[in-house]
Amino acid sequence: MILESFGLEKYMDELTDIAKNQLRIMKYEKPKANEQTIGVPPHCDSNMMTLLYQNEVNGLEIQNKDGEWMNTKLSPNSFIVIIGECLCVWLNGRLSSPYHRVMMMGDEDRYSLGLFSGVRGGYMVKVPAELVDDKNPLLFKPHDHEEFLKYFSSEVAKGVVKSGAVISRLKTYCAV
Ligand SMILES: O=C(O)CCC(=O)C(=O)O
Ligand SMILES: [Fe+2]
Repeated sequence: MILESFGLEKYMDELTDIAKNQLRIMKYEKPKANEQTIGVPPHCDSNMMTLLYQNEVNGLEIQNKDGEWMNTKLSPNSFIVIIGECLCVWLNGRLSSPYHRVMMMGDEDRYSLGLFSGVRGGYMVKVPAELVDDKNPLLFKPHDHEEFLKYFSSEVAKGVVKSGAVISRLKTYCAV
């Protein structure tokens, strides 16, 4: 759907071939006292796209452009789609990757199922020529996403940056 909306259907096979998917089940325990606890600290997903499904316990919050946190209240059989930073880069910034977090409240554990879709190592993530013109200059240099992830975790390990605390670290890494 996203590719279609930008007239980029011809890249479907390429993006499917280089996809590296990880399915993860996450459990968030209910807070011990009657207070809010952090399930996942604020972050942008660094991959291409994340598909989330949850049991009927809400908790995912998305930050809007004014910096306010908005709850997501999902109907029982819906999925949530999160654009990752890598897709934002590939689309030359046409879609942005939302800053989000999980906050726990209430007296029920939360489970979520996440399909994290990224790209295989060695693949150069490169903005398609169709998305670059006079009005839309190239914003990002081609980069190997796995190299970026290695670089980023080494910076985290060295204590230069905190994991999850930096918005748009990928944009900083490969901005033109
Ligand atoms: O469990 C959720 O709803 C979101 C988890 C999440 O944002 C992540 O693992 O990146
Ligand atoms: Fe996330």
